[in-house]
Amino acid sequence: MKIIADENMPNAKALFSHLGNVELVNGRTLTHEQVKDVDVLLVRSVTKVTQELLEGSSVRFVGSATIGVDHIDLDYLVKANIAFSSAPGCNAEAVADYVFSGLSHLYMTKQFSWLSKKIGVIGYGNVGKTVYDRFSRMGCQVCVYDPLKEEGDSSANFVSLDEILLCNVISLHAPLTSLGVYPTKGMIGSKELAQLSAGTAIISAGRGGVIDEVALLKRHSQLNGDLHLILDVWDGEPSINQKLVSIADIATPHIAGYSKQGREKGTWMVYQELCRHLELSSDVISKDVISKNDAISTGWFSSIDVDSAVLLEEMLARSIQAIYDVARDDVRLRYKYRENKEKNVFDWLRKHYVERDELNTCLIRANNNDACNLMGAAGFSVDNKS
Ligand SMILES: NC(=O)C1=CN([C@@H]2O[C@H](COP(=O)(O)OP(=O)(O)OC[C@H]3O[C@@H](n4cnc5c(N)ncnc54)[C@H](O)[C@@H]3O)[C@@H](O)[C@H]2O)C=CC1
Ligand SMILES: O=C(O)C(=O)[C@H](O)COP(=O)(O)O
Repeated sequence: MKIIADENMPNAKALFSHLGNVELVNGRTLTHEQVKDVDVLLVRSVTKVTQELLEGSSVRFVGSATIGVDHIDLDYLVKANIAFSSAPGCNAEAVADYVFSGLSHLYMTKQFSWLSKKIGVIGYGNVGKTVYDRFSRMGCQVCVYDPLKEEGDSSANFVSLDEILLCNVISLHAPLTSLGVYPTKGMIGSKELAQLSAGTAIISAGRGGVIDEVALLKRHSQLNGDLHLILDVWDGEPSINQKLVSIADIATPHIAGYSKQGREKGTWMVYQELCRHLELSSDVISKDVISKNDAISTGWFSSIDVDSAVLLEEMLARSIQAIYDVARDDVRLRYKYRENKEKNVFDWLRKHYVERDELNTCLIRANNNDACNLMGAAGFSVDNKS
Protein backbone atom coordinates (compact mmCIF):
# COMPACT_ATOMS: atom_id res chain seq x y z
CA MET A 1 0.00 0.00 0.00
CA LYS A 2 1.29 3.49 -0.84
CA ILE A 3 0.85 6.18 1.79
CA ILE A 4 1.66 9.86 1.47
CA ALA A 5 1.87 11.88 4.68
CA ASP A 6 2.52 15.54 5.43
CA GLU A 7 6.09 15.91 6.71
CA ASN A 8 4.75 17.92 9.68
CA MET A 9 2.76 14.98 11.02
CA PRO A 10 4.70 13.69 14.04
CA ASN A 11 5.30 9.92 14.23
CA ALA A 12 3.85 9.31 10.75
CA LYS A 13 6.69 7.02 9.65
CA ALA A 14 6.79 5.18 12.96
CA LEU A 15 3.06 4.52 13.02
CA PHE A 16 2.11 3.93 9.40
CA SER A 17 5.15 2.10 8.01
CA HIS A 18 3.84 -1.33 8.96
CA LEU A 19 0.80 -0.68 6.77
CA GLY A 20 2.73 0.28 3.66
CA ASN A 21 5.35 2.46 2.11
CA VAL A 22 5.22 5.93 3.66
CA GLU A 23 6.46 8.98 1.77
CA LEU A 24 6.67 12.31 3.61
CA VAL A 25 5.88 15.41 1.55
CA ASN A 26 5.35 19.16 1.81
CA GLY A 27 1.57 19.34 2.28
CA ARG A 28 1.26 22.94 1.08
CA THR A 29 2.58 22.15 -2.42
CA LEU A 30 1.07 18.69 -2.95
CA THR A 31 0.01 18.00 -6.55
CA HIS A 32 -2.23 15.52 -8.35
CA GLU A 33 0.88 14.00 -9.91
CA GLN A 34 2.19 13.11 -6.44
CA VAL A 35 -1.02 11.44 -5.27
CA LYS A 36 -2.26 9.75 -8.43
CA ASP A 37 -1.13 6.22 -7.57
CA VAL A 38 -1.33 6.55 -3.80
CA ASP A 39 -3.83 4.58 -1.65
CA VAL A 40 -3.83 6.64 1.52
CA LEU A 41 -3.39 10.40 1.82
CA LEU A 42 -2.58 11.87 5.25
CA VAL A 43 -2.71 15.64 5.50
CA ARG A 44 -2.74 18.59 7.84
CA SER A 45 -4.65 21.85 7.38
CA VAL A 46 -2.37 23.28 4.68
CA THR A 47 -3.40 20.79 1.98
CA LYS A 48 -6.52 21.64 -0.01
CA VAL A 49 -8.07 18.23 -0.60
CA THR A 50 -10.23 18.88 -3.65
CA GLN A 51 -11.68 17.07 -6.64
CA GLU A 52 -8.85 18.58 -8.68
CA LEU A 53 -6.25 16.96 -6.42
CA LEU A 54 -7.87 13.54 -6.22
CA GLU A 55 -9.94 12.84 -9.34
CA GLY A 56 -8.54 9.87 -11.25
CA SER A 57 -6.18 8.94 -8.39
CA SER A 58 -6.21 5.66 -6.50
CA VAL A 59 -6.67 7.37 -3.11
CA ARG A 60 -9.28 5.47 -1.06
CA PHE A 61 -8.68 6.98 2.38
CA VAL A 62 -7.95 10.56 3.39
CA GLY A 63 -6.94 11.33 6.97
CA SER A 64 -6.45 14.83 8.36
CA ALA A 65 -4.61 15.02 11.69
CA THR A 66 -6.47 18.23 12.52
CA ILE A 67 -9.65 19.44 14.15
CA GLY A 68 -10.67 21.85 11.37
CA VAL A 69 -11.85 20.39 8.06
CA ASP A 70 -12.38 23.53 5.97
CA HIS A 71 -9.47 22.43 3.73
CA ILE A 72 -11.32 19.26 2.73
CA ASP A 73 -14.03 18.99 0.06
CA LEU A 74 -16.13 16.56 2.09
CA ASP A 75 -18.93 16.43 -0.51
CA TYR A 76 -16.49 15.32 -3.17
CA LEU A 77 -15.05 12.61 -0.90
CA VAL A 78 -18.55 11.20 -0.32
CA LYS A 79 -19.35 11.36 -4.02
CA ALA A 80 -16.09 9.64 -4.94
CA ASN A 81 -16.56 7.05 -2.21
CA ILE A 82 -13.29 7.96 -0.50
CA ALA A 83 -13.25 7.31 3.24
CA PHE A 84 -12.35 10.26 5.46
CA SER A 85 -11.30 10.79 9.02
CA SER A 86 -10.12 13.83 10.97
CA ALA A 87 -8.99 14.14 14.59
CA PRO A 88 -11.80 15.88 16.52
CA GLY A 89 -10.62 17.45 19.75
CA CYS A 90 -6.99 16.33 19.36
CA ASN A 91 -5.54 19.72 20.22
CA ALA A 92 -8.39 21.31 22.18
CA GLU A 93 -6.30 21.47 25.38
CA ALA A 94 -3.46 23.11 23.46
CA VAL A 95 -5.73 25.84 22.08
CA ALA A 96 -7.17 26.46 25.55
CA ASP A 97 -3.59 26.77 26.89
CA TYR A 98 -2.94 29.34 24.14
CA VAL A 99 -5.99 31.37 25.17
CA PHE A 100 -4.92 31.49 28.82
CA SER A 101 -1.32 32.22 27.94
CA GLY A 102 -2.54 35.12 25.80
CA LEU A 103 -4.56 36.50 28.70
CA SER A 104 -1.61 36.01 31.05
CA HIS A 105 0.47 38.07 28.65
CA LEU A 106 -2.08 40.89 28.73
CA TYR A 107 -2.14 40.76 32.52
CA MET A 108 1.64 40.86 32.90
CA THR A 109 2.29 43.50 30.22
CA LYS A 110 -0.77 45.77 30.49
CA GLN A 111 -2.27 44.88 33.88
CA PHE A 112 -5.35 43.68 31.95
CA SER A 113 -7.13 41.91 34.77
CA TRP A 114 -9.62 39.48 33.21
CA LEU A 115 -10.66 37.17 36.06
CA SER A 116 -13.48 39.45 37.13
CA LYS A 117 -14.47 40.54 33.62
CA LYS A 118 -17.27 39.32 31.30
CA ILE A 119 -16.03 36.61 28.98
CA GLY A 120 -17.70 35.59 25.71
CA VAL A 121 -16.84 32.43 23.81
CA ILE A 122 -17.91 31.89 20.18
CA GLY A 123 -18.36 28.22 19.23
CA TYR A 124 -19.11 25.49 21.78
CA GLY A 125 -17.39 22.50 20.19
CA ASN A 126 -14.38 20.62 21.52
CA VAL A 127 -12.25 23.75 21.80
CA GLY A 128 -14.94 26.27 22.78
CA LYS A 129 -16.29 23.95 25.48
CA THR A 130 -12.79 23.34 26.91
CA VAL A 131 -12.16 27.08 27.04
CA TYR A 132 -15.65 27.80 28.43
CA ASP A 133 -15.29 25.15 31.15
CA ARG A 134 -11.93 26.52 32.27
CA PHE A 135 -13.37 30.04 32.62
CA SER A 136 -16.46 28.72 34.33
CA ARG A 137 -14.50 26.64 36.86
CA MET A 138 -12.39 29.71 37.59
CA GLY A 139 -15.55 31.48 38.67
CA CYS A 140 -15.58 33.92 35.71
CA GLN A 141 -18.80 35.36 34.28
CA VAL A 142 -18.76 33.46 31.00
CA CYS A 143 -21.28 33.09 28.20
CA VAL A 144 -21.22 31.39 24.81
CA TYR A 145 -22.70 31.87 21.34
CA ASP A 146 -23.30 28.75 19.27
CA PRO A 147 -26.57 28.82 17.34
CA LEU A 148 -26.17 25.20 16.26
CA LYS A 149 -25.85 23.88 19.80
CA GLU A 150 -27.94 25.98 22.17
CA GLU A 151 -31.32 24.33 21.76
CA GLY A 152 -31.94 22.06 24.72
CA ASP A 153 -28.34 22.32 25.94
CA SER A 154 -28.37 23.59 29.49
CA SER A 155 -24.69 22.85 30.17
CA ALA A 156 -23.68 26.43 29.41
CA ASN A 157 -24.89 30.02 29.45
CA PHE A 158 -25.91 30.42 25.79
CA VAL A 159 -26.52 34.00 24.61
CA SER A 160 -26.91 35.92 21.35
CA LEU A 161 -23.97 37.17 19.33
CA ASP A 162 -24.92 40.73 20.31
CA GLU A 163 -24.45 39.83 23.96
CA ILE A 164 -21.06 38.30 23.27
CA LEU A 165 -19.99 41.56 21.65
CA LEU A 166 -20.60 43.36 24.96
CA CYS A 167 -18.07 41.17 26.78
CA ASN A 168 -14.63 42.37 27.85
CA VAL A 169 -12.91 39.25 26.48
CA ILE A 170 -14.08 37.50 23.31
CA SER A 171 -12.55 34.17 22.36
CA LEU A 172 -13.34 32.83 18.87
CA HIS A 173 -13.57 29.08 18.29
CA ALA A 174 -15.98 28.62 15.40
CA PRO A 175 -14.97 26.74 12.25
CA LEU A 176 -14.67 28.54 8.92
CA THR A 177 -17.85 27.96 6.90
CA SER A 178 -19.41 29.76 3.94
CA LEU A 179 -22.63 27.78 3.62
CA GLY A 180 -25.60 26.96 5.86
CA VAL A 181 -27.84 29.12 8.01
CA TYR A 182 -24.98 30.40 10.20
CA PRO A 183 -21.91 30.80 7.98
CA THR A 184 -18.89 32.10 9.88
CA LYS A 185 -16.89 33.67 7.06
CA GLY A 186 -16.73 37.38 7.94
CA MET A 187 -19.18 36.89 10.84
CA ILE A 188 -17.23 39.46 12.86
CA GLY A 189 -17.42 42.36 10.41
CA SER A 190 -17.76 46.13 10.75
CA LYS A 191 -21.28 45.96 12.18
CA GLU A 192 -20.22 43.55 14.93
CA LEU A 193 -16.91 45.31 15.62
CA ALA A 194 -18.77 48.61 16.03
CA GLN A 195 -20.44 47.10 19.10
CA LEU A 196 -17.14 46.45 20.91
CA SER A 197 -16.21 48.83 23.69
CA ALA A 198 -12.75 50.27 24.13
CA GLY A 199 -10.52 47.94 26.11
CA THR A 200 -12.01 44.67 24.78
CA ALA A 201 -9.64 41.75 24.25
CA ILE A 202 -10.18 39.56 21.18
CA ILE A 203 -8.56 36.16 20.90
CA SER A 204 -8.73 34.67 17.42
CA ALA A 205 -7.52 31.07 17.38
CA GLY A 206 -10.19 29.43 15.21
CA ARG A 207 -9.73 30.28 11.56
CA GLY A 208 -8.64 33.38 9.68
CA GLY A 209 -11.54 34.77 7.66
CA VAL A 210 -14.03 34.62 10.54
CA ILE A 211 -12.99 38.18 11.47
CA ASP A 212 -12.98 40.75 8.67
CA GLU A 213 -9.38 41.98 8.97
CA VAL A 214 -9.93 45.28 7.16
CA ALA A 215 -12.83 46.10 9.47
CA LEU A 216 -10.72 45.09 12.48
CA LEU A 217 -7.93 47.49 11.50
CA LYS A 218 -10.50 50.25 11.08
CA ARG A 219 -12.15 49.62 14.45
CA HIS A 220 -8.76 49.49 16.18
CA SER A 221 -7.98 52.91 14.77
CA GLN A 222 -11.44 54.32 15.71
CA LEU A 223 -10.78 53.20 19.29
CA ASN A 224 -7.33 54.84 19.23
CA GLY A 225 -5.68 51.45 19.57
CA ASP A 226 -7.63 50.50 22.68
CA LEU A 227 -8.38 46.92 21.63
CA HIS A 228 -6.22 44.04 22.83
CA LEU A 229 -5.57 41.58 20.02
CA ILE A 230 -4.26 38.04 20.32
CA LEU A 231 -4.19 36.66 16.81
CA ASP A 232 -3.12 33.17 15.79
CA VAL A 233 -5.05 32.71 12.55
CA TRP A 234 -5.11 34.93 9.48
CA ASP A 235 -7.03 35.47 6.32
CA GLY A 236 -4.99 34.24 3.34
CA GLU A 237 -2.36 32.22 5.25
CA PRO A 238 0.53 31.71 4.65
CA SER A 239 0.74 35.36 3.66
CA ILE A 240 -0.46 37.56 6.49
CA ASN A 241 -1.45 41.19 6.90
CA GLN A 242 1.64 42.87 8.38
CA LYS A 243 -0.37 45.96 9.36
CA LEU A 244 -2.47 43.71 11.57
CA VAL A 245 0.67 42.08 12.98
CA SER A 246 1.98 45.53 13.87
CA ILE A 247 -1.08 46.42 15.97
CA ALA A 248 -1.56 43.01 17.60
CA ASP A 249 -0.44 42.39 21.18
CA ILE A 250 0.31 38.83 20.17
CA ALA A 251 0.73 37.59 16.60
CA THR A 252 1.50 33.91 16.06
CA PRO A 253 1.67 31.65 12.97
CA HIS A 254 -1.37 29.38 13.49
CA ILE A 255 0.24 27.39 16.29
CA ALA A 256 -2.42 27.56 19.01
CA GLY A 257 -2.93 23.81 18.64
CA TYR A 258 0.78 22.97 18.46
CA SER A 259 1.37 21.27 21.79
CA LYS A 260 3.47 18.13 21.53
CA GLN A 261 0.57 16.09 22.86
CA GLY A 262 -2.02 17.72 20.58
CA ARG A 263 -0.08 17.08 17.39
CA GLU A 264 0.83 13.54 18.36
CA LYS A 265 -2.77 12.80 19.30
CA GLY A 266 -3.84 13.99 15.84
CA THR A 267 -1.62 11.45 14.10
CA TRP A 268 -2.66 8.74 16.55
CA MET A 269 -6.39 9.33 16.00
CA VAL A 270 -6.04 9.15 12.21
CA TYR A 271 -3.92 6.02 12.56
CA GLN A 272 -6.65 4.38 14.64
CA GLU A 273 -9.28 5.29 12.04
CA LEU A 274 -7.21 3.94 9.17
CA CYS A 275 -6.74 0.65 11.04
CA ARG A 276 -10.52 0.49 11.55
CA HIS A 277 -11.09 1.29 7.89
CA LEU A 278 -8.72 -1.50 6.89
CA GLU A 279 -10.47 -3.78 9.39
CA LEU A 280 -7.18 -4.73 11.04
CA SER A 281 -7.51 -6.69 14.25
CA SER A 282 -5.92 -5.22 17.37
CA ASP A 283 -3.43 -8.15 17.39
CA VAL A 284 -2.10 -7.14 14.02
CA ILE A 285 -2.00 -3.53 15.06
CA SER A 286 -0.16 -4.02 18.33
CA LYS A 287 2.42 -6.44 16.90
CA ASP A 288 4.59 -3.99 14.98
CA VAL A 289 3.49 -0.63 16.14
CA ILE A 290 4.39 1.77 18.90
CA SER A 291 1.81 1.83 21.68
CA LYS A 292 -0.47 4.74 22.46
CA ASN A 293 1.69 5.60 25.47
CA ASP A 294 4.74 5.87 23.27
CA ALA A 295 2.90 7.70 20.50
CA ILE A 296 1.59 10.47 22.74
CA SER A 297 4.10 12.02 25.13
CA THR A 298 3.13 12.52 28.71
CA GLY A 299 5.36 15.61 28.88
CA TRP A 300 8.29 16.35 31.12
CA PHE A 301 6.17 16.86 34.21
CA SER A 302 7.56 19.94 35.88
CA SER A 303 6.23 21.20 39.16
CA ILE A 304 5.67 24.69 40.52
CA ASP A 305 5.30 25.57 44.18
CA VAL A 306 2.81 28.33 44.62
CA ASP A 307 3.81 31.28 46.79
CA SER A 308 0.71 32.41 48.65
CA ALA A 309 2.13 35.91 49.20
CA VAL A 310 1.65 36.68 45.49
CA LEU A 311 -1.69 37.93 44.17
CA LEU A 312 -3.74 35.01 42.76
CA GLU A 313 -4.10 36.42 39.25
CA GLU A 314 -0.41 37.23 39.00
CA MET A 315 0.55 33.82 40.31
CA LEU A 316 -1.70 32.20 37.74
CA ALA A 317 -0.21 34.27 34.91
CA ARG A 318 3.36 33.55 36.02
CA SER A 319 2.70 29.82 36.35
CA ILE A 320 1.11 29.63 32.90
CA GLN A 321 3.98 31.57 31.38
CA ALA A 322 6.49 29.26 33.06
CA ILE A 323 5.05 26.38 31.02
CA TYR A 324 3.97 28.20 27.88
CA ASP A 325 4.60 31.89 27.27
CA VAL A 326 2.87 32.81 24.03
CA ALA A 327 5.17 35.85 23.73
CA ARG A 328 8.01 33.53 22.71
CA ASP A 329 6.07 32.62 19.54
CA ASP A 330 5.14 36.25 18.90
CA VAL A 331 8.74 37.43 19.24
CA ARG A 332 9.94 34.69 16.91
CA LEU A 333 7.37 35.66 14.27
CA ARG A 334 8.24 39.37 14.35
CA TYR A 335 11.96 38.64 14.30
CA LYS A 336 11.72 36.23 11.36
CA TYR A 337 9.59 38.61 9.29
CA ARG A 338 12.03 41.44 10.01
CA GLU A 339 15.01 39.28 9.12
CA ASN A 340 13.07 38.00 6.08
CA LYS A 341 15.60 35.35 5.09
CA GLU A 342 13.10 32.56 4.44
CA LYS A 343 10.96 32.40 1.32
CA ASN A 344 7.84 31.56 3.27
CA VAL A 345 8.33 32.83 6.81
CA PHE A 346 4.91 31.66 8.04
CA ASP A 347 5.38 28.03 7.03
CA TRP A 348 9.03 28.07 8.12
CA LEU A 349 7.96 29.11 11.64
CA ARG A 350 5.41 26.30 11.75
CA LYS A 351 7.78 23.66 10.43
CA HIS A 352 10.48 24.66 12.90
CA TYR A 353 8.15 25.17 15.82
CA VAL A 354 9.75 24.74 19.23
CA GLU A 355 7.33 22.26 20.70
CA ARG A 356 5.64 22.89 24.00
CA ASP A 357 3.95 20.68 26.55
CA GLU A 358 0.41 21.19 27.75
CA LEU A 359 -0.35 22.82 31.12
CA ASN A 360 -1.73 19.51 32.37
CA THR A 361 1.83 18.10 32.34
CA CYS A 362 2.77 20.48 35.15
CA LEU A 363 1.99 19.76 38.77
CA ILE A 364 1.13 22.76 40.91
CA ARG A 365 1.77 22.36 44.62
CA ALA A 366 -0.06 24.73 46.91
CA ASN A 367 -1.38 24.77 50.45
CA ASN A 368 -4.13 27.19 49.66
CA ASN A 369 -7.52 25.98 48.43
CA ASP A 370 -8.25 29.05 46.29
CA ALA A 371 -4.93 28.70 44.50
CA CYS A 372 -5.46 24.98 43.93
CA ASN A 373 -8.94 25.49 42.52
CA LEU A 374 -7.85 28.29 40.22
CA MET A 375 -4.81 26.41 38.92
CA GLY A 376 -6.79 23.21 38.39
CA ALA A 377 -9.45 25.16 36.50
CA ALA A 378 -6.77 26.75 34.31
CA GLY A 379 -5.64 23.30 33.14
CA PHE A 380 -2.78 22.39 35.52
CA SER A 381 -2.53 19.17 37.49
CA VAL A 382 -2.75 20.06 41.15
CA ASP A 383 -1.38 18.75 44.44
CA ASN A 384 -3.38 20.35 47.22
CA LYS A 385 -1.15 20.38 50.31
CA SER A 386 -3.69 22.00 52.63
N1 LIG B 1 -5.46 27.78 15.75
C1 LIG B 1 -5.33 26.49 15.80
O1 LIG B 1 -4.23 25.98 15.87
C2 LIG B 1 -6.55 25.62 15.81
C3 LIG B 1 -7.74 26.05 15.29
N2 LIG B 1 -8.84 25.23 15.32
C4 LIG B 1 -10.08 25.75 14.73
O2 LIG B 1 -11.05 25.84 15.77
C5 LIG B 1 -12.29 25.42 15.26
C6 LIG B 1 -13.15 24.89 16.39
O3 LIG B 1 -12.61 23.68 16.89
P1 LIG B 1 -13.53 22.63 17.66
O4 LIG B 1 -14.23 23.31 18.76
O5 LIG B 1 -12.70 21.48 18.02
O6 LIG B 1 -14.53 22.24 16.52
P2 LIG B 1 -15.95 21.54 16.69
O7 LIG B 1 -16.32 21.10 15.32
O8 LIG B 1 -15.90 20.56 17.80
O9 LIG B 1 -16.89 22.74 17.14
C7 LIG B 1 -17.20 23.86 16.37
C8 LIG B 1 -18.40 24.52 17.02
O10 LIG B 1 -18.64 25.75 16.35
C9 LIG B 1 -20.05 25.88 16.23
N3 LIG B 1 -20.43 26.80 15.17
C10 LIG B 1 -20.64 26.55 13.86
N4 LIG B 1 -21.06 27.67 13.24
C11 LIG B 1 -21.11 28.64 14.18
C12 LIG B 1 -21.49 30.01 14.17
N5 LIG B 1 -21.91 30.62 13.06
N6 LIG B 1 -21.40 30.73 15.31
C13 LIG B 1 -20.98 30.14 16.47
N7 LIG B 1 -20.65 28.83 16.55
C14 LIG B 1 -20.70 28.10 15.41
C15 LIG B 1 -20.55 24.46 15.97
O11 LIG B 1 -21.93 24.34 16.26
C16 LIG B 1 -19.68 23.67 16.90
O12 LIG B 1 -20.27 23.51 18.17
C17 LIG B 1 -11.94 24.34 14.21
O13 LIG B 1 -12.94 24.26 13.22
C18 LIG B 1 -10.66 24.84 13.66
O14 LIG B 1 -10.93 25.58 12.50
C19 LIG B 1 -8.80 24.00 15.89
C20 LIG B 1 -7.64 23.54 16.43
C21 LIG B 1 -6.40 24.28 16.40
O1 LIG C 1 -6.36 21.18 14.12
C1 LIG C 1 -6.62 22.21 13.47
O2 LIG C 1 -7.73 22.46 12.99
C2 LIG C 1 -5.55 23.19 13.26
O3 LIG C 1 -5.79 24.34 13.03
C3 LIG C 1 -4.16 22.66 13.31
O4 LIG C 1 -3.64 22.69 14.59
C4 LIG C 1 -3.30 23.44 12.36
O5 LIG C 1 -2.10 22.79 12.16
P1 LIG C 1 -1.62 22.32 10.70
O6 LIG C 1 -2.51 21.22 10.30
O7 LIG C 1 -1.78 23.47 9.77
O8 LIG C 1 -0.22 21.87 10.91
